[in-house]
Amino acid sequence: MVTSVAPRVESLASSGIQTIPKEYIRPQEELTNMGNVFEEEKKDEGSQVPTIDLRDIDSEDPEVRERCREELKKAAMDWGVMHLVNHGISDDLMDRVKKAGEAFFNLPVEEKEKYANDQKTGQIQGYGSKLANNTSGQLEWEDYFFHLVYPEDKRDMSIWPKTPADYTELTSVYAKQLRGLATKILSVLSLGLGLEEGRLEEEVGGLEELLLQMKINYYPKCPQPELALGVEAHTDVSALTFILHNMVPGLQLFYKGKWITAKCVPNSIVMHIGDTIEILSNGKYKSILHRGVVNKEKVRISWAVFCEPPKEKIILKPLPETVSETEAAMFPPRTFQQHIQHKLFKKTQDLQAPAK
Ligand SMILES: O=C(O)CCC(=O)C(=O)O
Ligand SMILES: [Fe+2]
Repeated sequence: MVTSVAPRVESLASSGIQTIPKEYIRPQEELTNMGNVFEEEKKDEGSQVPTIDLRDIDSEDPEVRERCREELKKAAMDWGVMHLVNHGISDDLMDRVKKAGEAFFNLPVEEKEKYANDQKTGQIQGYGSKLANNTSGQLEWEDYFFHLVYPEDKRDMSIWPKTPADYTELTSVYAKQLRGLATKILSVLSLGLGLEEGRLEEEVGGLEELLLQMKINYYPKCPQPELALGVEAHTDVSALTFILHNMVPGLQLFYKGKWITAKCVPNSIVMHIGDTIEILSNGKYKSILHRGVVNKEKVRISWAVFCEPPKEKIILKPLPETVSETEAAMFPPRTFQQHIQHKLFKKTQDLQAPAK
């Protein structure tokens, strides 16, 4: 028998409630610049988020190639997030990956429960919803499906959705293509720091050990979107994160002291620089604070793929080449676990003494 390990937001949303349970109501200080996300998306400021055209990333013309790479590097240094276009992954494949994920989420909740994860026993892969943690007791307005998608020999196929039938094949092909894109991006970021082309890739585990983990975020319609968050404000701990979405706005970025709603750019992949690259580059590349907001009218779905180094092996610290007499190390050496603890600690402190 399968028992639910957490309340499913989808079930809550479809029960017809007009007000959301208190666990989903975020503290006031988290609810700045919320507004209606469809109105927010129309604002001009969203167009400041860089769109990087990768068509010329390997151009034979050195000047054209350098221009393209320079733009990517600048966006990574200034924003740490961007819309990638002409990234080499076909529109058709992206559409089919999204259709397959949607088909899974369109299954009845009871069907999806067969894939439920069990956070208490450490089975983190599968269908899930956030469990309240002790510090805040806060919940997020989303359900998700989380699983390791690359390298292939590290996957646990027993947890992969069997419905729809093409889910496995499409998601595998997509993951493999993203892996190639990650190498390309990492090489440009390495060169941008004056390092050897393969250096960052090697630091984050190379072909054997860099893990690609997919999290499909499913944000049901919310009767009180101005009080809830789909995903609370955070930076990704990954090296890089690649995100697809169903063209419903909801991603907000904290840039220069203000929340900006990202526009939906057709056929693009949103890419975040994560904490890992921020730290290795001694803060030259940025890991931007972001969150997911929800709305009353449309279900939002996003497919985030986190490219992560093997957490138990890596010590996060700036590469020696990025530190000099004039540029001190901005981050002390930390294990991944210590880094996550430090983030939690900082967050608790910030909540106790909110920034003015
Ligand atoms: O839904 C989104 O666009 C962002 C999701 C996100 O930030 C995450 O899963 O880490
Ligand atoms: Fe994120």
